[in-house]
Amino acid sequence: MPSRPEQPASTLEVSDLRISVADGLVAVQDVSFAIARGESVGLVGESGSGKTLTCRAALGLLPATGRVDAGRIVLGDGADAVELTGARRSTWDGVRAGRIGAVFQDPASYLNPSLTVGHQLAEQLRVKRGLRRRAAHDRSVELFAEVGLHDPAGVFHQYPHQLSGGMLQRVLIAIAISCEPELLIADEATTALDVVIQAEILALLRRLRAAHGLSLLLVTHDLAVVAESCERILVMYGGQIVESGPTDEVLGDPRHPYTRALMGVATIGDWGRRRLEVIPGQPPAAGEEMPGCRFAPRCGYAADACLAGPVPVTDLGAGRTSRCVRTTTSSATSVGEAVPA
Ligand SMILES: Nc1ncnc2c1ncn2[C@@H]1O[C@H](COP(=O)(O)OP(=O)(O)OP(=O)(O)O)[C@@H](O)[C@H]1O
Repeated sequence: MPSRPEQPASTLEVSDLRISVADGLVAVQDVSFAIARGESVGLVGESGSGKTLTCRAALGLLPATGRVDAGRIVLGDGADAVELTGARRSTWDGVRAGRIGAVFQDPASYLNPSLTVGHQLAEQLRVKRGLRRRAAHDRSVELFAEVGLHDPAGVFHQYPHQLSGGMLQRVLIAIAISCEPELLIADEATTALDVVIQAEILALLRRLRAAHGLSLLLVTHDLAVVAESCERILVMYGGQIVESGPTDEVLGDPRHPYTRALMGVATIGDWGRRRLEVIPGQPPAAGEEMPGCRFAPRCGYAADACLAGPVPVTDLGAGRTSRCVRTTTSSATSVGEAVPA
């Protein structure tokens, strides 16, 4: 793929992605986004909106019944570009060994309970980076120190059950960055942790990103997490991206009613006072066909035009998009100003 000098080099480019699950139920459709080198992008949306499937497609780890039906996922740019859609197993092995790292919600389930955490990281370094035993041990201790584990040489000899959830997540992050990836995908990596540890892990991700020039795709249902950690936000609903743009601008002036609704149920920037509210109504299930906007049944602004047919993405300029018939490039018609009394 030729490089495009007028645009920043991209680490990941997803175009028109469609994913189906369980014998053909479309769960993700028409999803396009790019992550620039060194950029931090937050992917938010309610449970079931398709965040995890999108990430797993980029990792080649879809569930057994999941399939990429259409679209492209390209990792890297220029001479380093690799087409991941339809990639062979050897390509995936190479990508996961050295170009994409990932951390998930439940770190314990990704570790072998009968091996020390140090052994598991060192083994990774031996197999994937070709280090010899002593070098793998020393590099593991260095990585454990880098992710903020106290007494890293001692931690090396501990088993997963001896470590707290926050420590296990740090171990997983050490394993994920051990291959020196260009992209780190963190899928709900802080969701199960208490707010103090959650803030520490997010700070660690920000620090690692700066130190290693990593691109970060941070998946969460929590807008406050994105507000703290991400330059850009992708808002997903019912398997589609409904709004995207620089985080400050999207959260400061949301153009899609769903983004606005999400903001109404989150107290951004105040870790201690999150209200446990929900948006009334149910999101569409995977495979549910709807003629128009997928958010229309829950949207206070829905009109006939919203139900007439598929709603295209409107390019608002300055890196912003919205998938809403009300959206125009003028902020005077932004959702915030259009709220009915
Ligand atoms: N293996 C599967 N079999 C059937 N349906 C699935 C499967 N995996 C995901 N789905 C469906 O696809 C849709 C998107 O799921 P996905 O896990 O990507 O959502 P999500 O936004 O990551 O949700 P969460 O925040 O709960 O993780 C949901 O409707 C889900 O029920």
